[in-house]
Amino acid sequence: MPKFAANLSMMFNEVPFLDRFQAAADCGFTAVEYLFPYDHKAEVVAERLQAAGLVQALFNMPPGDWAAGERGMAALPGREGDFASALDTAIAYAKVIGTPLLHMMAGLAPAMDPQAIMTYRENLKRATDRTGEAGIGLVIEPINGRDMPGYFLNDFNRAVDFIADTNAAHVKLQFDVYHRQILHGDVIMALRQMAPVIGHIQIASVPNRHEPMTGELDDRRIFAEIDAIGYQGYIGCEYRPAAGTRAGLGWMNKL
Ligand SMILES: O=C(O)[C@@H](O)C(=O)CO
Ligand SMILES: [Mg+2]
Repeated sequence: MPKFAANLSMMFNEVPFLDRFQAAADCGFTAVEYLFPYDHKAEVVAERLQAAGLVQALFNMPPGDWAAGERGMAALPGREGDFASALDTAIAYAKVIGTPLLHMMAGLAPAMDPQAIMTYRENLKRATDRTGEAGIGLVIEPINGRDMPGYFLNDFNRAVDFIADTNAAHVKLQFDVYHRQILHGDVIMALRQMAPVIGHIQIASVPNRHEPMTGELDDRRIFAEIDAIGYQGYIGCEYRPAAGTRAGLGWMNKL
């Protein structure tokens, strides 16, 4: 039976961010993930996490100027200094909050541009070294171009190649089933083949990114496969509730 983490960036938006921890716990979640904690002091986020008795599963490194459209900086030539500062911030937060995994977003850059590729490799190396020293896992996530047009890391096999190049056991794939289905399909086979490098899994229905078991995929079958490949981590519920977070949680009780 999979273990689920509530994604507090998409779920429980009925209440302010800091109140979403208790809301998730009240609904039976034992773990949470979210995009960014950086609008709040790390100590305050840690306090809410602990008060709700929750485990932190993952959050992302600072992405640059999100409001201005930035979606990470790892593949952005000329932004190496900003990337390094973001990495420092993420590790400082990770230590206080206690996350086992940080997600490094690539940013918007042409996927085959040699400069972007070189920058991404160098920043991935830097992040690999720094997270390794800190004892934190690092994940990278291919994202589909419909949700994030122009995102550099838009191919699962390519992500696996980048991970292999790091030669570091703590660098892994964030396998978002929603993105996988939109980018390539063949979800079950990819789970099997990529199992050794999967560090985190997320789920949502396709194509509307709502509750699992409401889209085109057989999510029950996918959860069975996730168990079968021996995945022990959390599955992040990274979906937009169709009609209220609490009202939409029935899918979990059907498992
Ligand atoms: O799938 C997603 O969108 C997220 O996991 C993420 O980290 C970037 O938005
Ligand atoms: Mg995701």
